[in-house]
Amino acid sequence: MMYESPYFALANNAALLLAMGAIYDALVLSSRARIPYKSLIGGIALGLIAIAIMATPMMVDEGVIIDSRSVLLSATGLFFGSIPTAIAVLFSVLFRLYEGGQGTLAGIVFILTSAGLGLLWRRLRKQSDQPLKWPELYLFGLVVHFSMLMVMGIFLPDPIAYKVTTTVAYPVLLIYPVVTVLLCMGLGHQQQRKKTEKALRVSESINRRTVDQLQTTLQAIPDQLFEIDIDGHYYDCRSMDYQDDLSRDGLLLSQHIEQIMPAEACSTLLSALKEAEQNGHAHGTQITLSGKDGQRCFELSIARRHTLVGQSPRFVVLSRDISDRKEAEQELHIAATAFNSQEGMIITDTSHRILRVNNAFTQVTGYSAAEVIDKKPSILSSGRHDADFYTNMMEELNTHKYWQGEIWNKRKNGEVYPEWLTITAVTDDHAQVTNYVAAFTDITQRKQAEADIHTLAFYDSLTGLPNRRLLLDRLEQSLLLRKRRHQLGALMFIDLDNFKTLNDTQGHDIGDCLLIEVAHRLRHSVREVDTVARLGGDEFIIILEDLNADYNQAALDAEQIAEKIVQTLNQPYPLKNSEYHGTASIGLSLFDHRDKNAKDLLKRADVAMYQAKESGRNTLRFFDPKIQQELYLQAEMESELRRAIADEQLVLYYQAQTYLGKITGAEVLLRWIHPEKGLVPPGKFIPLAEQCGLIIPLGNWVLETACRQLAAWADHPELSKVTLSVNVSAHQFSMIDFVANVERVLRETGAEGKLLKFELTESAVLIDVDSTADKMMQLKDLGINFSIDDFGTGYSSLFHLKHLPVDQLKIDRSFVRDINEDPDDLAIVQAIIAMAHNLGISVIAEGVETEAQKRCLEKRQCRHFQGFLFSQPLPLDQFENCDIDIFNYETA
Ligand SMILES: Nc1nc2c(ncn2[C@@H]2O[C@@H]3COP(=O)(O)O[C@H]4[C@@H](O)[C@H](n5cnc6c(=O)[nH]c(N)nc65)O[C@@H]4COP(=O)(O)O[C@H]3[C@H]2O)c(=O)[nH]1
Repeated sequence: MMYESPYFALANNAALLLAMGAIYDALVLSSRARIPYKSLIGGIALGLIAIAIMATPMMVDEGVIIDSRSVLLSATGLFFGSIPTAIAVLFSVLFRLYEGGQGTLAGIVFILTSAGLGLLWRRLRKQSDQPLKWPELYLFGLVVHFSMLMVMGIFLPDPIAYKVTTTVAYPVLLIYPVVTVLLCMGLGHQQQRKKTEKALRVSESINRRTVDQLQTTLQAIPDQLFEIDIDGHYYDCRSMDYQDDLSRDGLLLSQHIEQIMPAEACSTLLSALKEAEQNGHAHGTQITLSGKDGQRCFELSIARRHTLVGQSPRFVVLSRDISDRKEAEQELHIAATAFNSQEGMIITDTSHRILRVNNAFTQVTGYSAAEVIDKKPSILSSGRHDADFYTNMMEELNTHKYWQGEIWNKRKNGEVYPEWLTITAVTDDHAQVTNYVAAFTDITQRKQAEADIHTLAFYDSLTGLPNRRLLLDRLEQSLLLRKRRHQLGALMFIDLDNFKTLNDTQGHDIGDCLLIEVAHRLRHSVREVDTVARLGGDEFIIILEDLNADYNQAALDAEQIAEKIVQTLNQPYPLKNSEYHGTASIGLSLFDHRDKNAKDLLKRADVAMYQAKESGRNTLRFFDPKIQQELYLQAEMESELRRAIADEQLVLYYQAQTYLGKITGAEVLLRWIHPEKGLVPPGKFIPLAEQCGLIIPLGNWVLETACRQLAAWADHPELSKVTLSVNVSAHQFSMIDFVANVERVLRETGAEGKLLKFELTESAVLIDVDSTADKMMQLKDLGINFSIDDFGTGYSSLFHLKHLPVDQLKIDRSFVRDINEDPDDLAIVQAIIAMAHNLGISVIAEGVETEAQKRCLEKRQCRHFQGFLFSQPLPLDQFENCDIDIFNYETA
């Protein structure tokens, strides 16, 4: 088409382009629907538009056409990218070739240049996020169309190029950059709108996904979810479990927490809400509620919600039931506490590799956890147990899943120690062993204590020899052994002579040194198989094992050994710078398979030892059965006598003492009425009581009974004047508290001291004359009189008697008995009577049985008598009723 005005022609073509652009926008760009192969379709559409505008060009010359394809293709390059542009370029080039003419080449180059500049511009501003504004677009339009004019100038023949330049240069430069701005603004606007829509769609999709995700997340959370305001009113709630009925039915809505929870939980929740109000959130608050399954504990996580102005603050409260967790924590805590107990602990896997140890393990073994983790417990092996021990342990573990026992292990420092070990296999739900837990206690101290106790219980602490207990045990063993082997054994009872004296004079330390040395010598005097024991004090026992089967030979062998021991013990003892010479008495008793009782055997050796002592010490004696029988009876009597005091089997007999044929007093004589043996005379039990110390309680009993009797007679018309003579043994008199005791008895019974007479033997008063005199003086102050009993049989010295407050001498009945036949006895009696008169004290003869004896004595000025001639010792009632008159001093 030929236009007279190029402005009009170009504007016309540009208008077509803009119209086509608007249509394109409506059809393609503005389509919300997702168009597949959009670039392809867009490129074809643009190519068609290019053809449309190229079909209505401005014809400048034959085959030379100007149209707005440059605007379209440059905008296509700028906005749509390479694929649509390439398609549009292809369409344009093909159409231009179809149109043909001398401007074809220029037209094609011009097409390519426009599209290329569009693509180049697009590429250059790719980094920029600034939107395309009209000045830039205008500049773009100018660049494109200057290029177009240059292409024309270059590729058209000169005259035509000149014609084109002069004809269309100004219109092109005036119109097409503006059209470029308009088209690009339109496309840019549309593209921007499309971008916005796309972004919106993306945003909507994200929102939808987010909401979906949130809902899924919420559904996955097993916790209760509440919306509560700051005052504690519920606004929303969702619960998977706790109080779900309430939540599900919406019953919580608009309720207050106080209607649902206990006061304490409410207060905790409200405090947490306040914290969340200040900080935006609050975590970790715990409350306890009573649920269907009892007490449950909940942990709250609170977040403040965005609220409208004027609306009270609201919070989303996530309440998690942590009861099980707490319980598990508690169990873990218990397990952890148990793990860190005083016992050493090792946890291993099934291949016995150590996984964990506790502090006690480190304390006991010296190994730190790092040193043993991944190692095997065999690191502790002491080497004291053989392979069988560990095999048995593993077998038991496999069978019973448990092993317990004592084991010797080795510490890091190499010290071997005993431990009490318990290994337990841990199994899973399928009864498969998953771990082994070993707990152990170091029992070194316990073992030591056991050993100490054993030593204390069975060994003498001073000498280290077996004590009585172990001795008896060994003796029992030896007796059992005799049954199998028919050899004899011998028991040796060794008692050191005069040990007490050494102990008392030199002190216990020296005594102990001697005992230790004796133990040492004894130990080295016999074989290993023989037992040397210490019974206590200075008594030692030796068991000689496996002597000859022949009794005589065995006795000979035992005697030889005993003699050797006597010699050994006779050797001097160097004790603390001085030399001590000691001897020992040894009792020997053989035993064989017929002997059964160890204690009896011991008794026999003891008896033999006493025989050795009796024989003058420093010697040995074999056991004599007769002596043992005596000792046995003695021991039996001793225990019976002890019972006699408690069982009130003792009574006093009264034997009259006379003067001029009348009773002045009586001697009280002790009798034991034995339940089986009947009346036992004092001669049978007094010496025994003296020996075993029973004489003290016996003497006290006699004194108290006599005093009570005196007090009972106090108001009697005749008996109130009778004196009572009480025998006081030397042992009793020597007691420190004797005087105080007499004083107490007089006070308690109310008896008069002047009616009491103590008969002391000569030996009793002469033990310690000064002390005796002192005691007698004190007793005299209480009114008590003294008679020296059995006078003449001892070694009384006149000198001593002169210094003692003695009131009477009693002539022993052995002198009275033969006074008429034996001139020596008569001479002694005469001397005693003379001595008494000389000292100014009275004299009494005991054992007067005949008138002849009485007359003989009377003739020698002795007028006080005691004896069967006057009266036998009588029980109380008989004495009280005897027909002898009481001597009345007042009328005498
Ligand atoms: N053949 C003969 N004997 C006569 C005659 N007159 C008295 N007798 C006995 O001579 C003993 C006198 O007692 P004694 O010399 O103190 O000798 C007492 C005394 O030493 C002791 N005794 C008795 N009672 C006690 C007591 O209560 N305490 C203490 N310590 N010793 C007592 O027992 C010894 C023996 O006492 P008894 O057996 O009661 O023997 C008594 C008595 O029964 C007589 O005419 N002819």
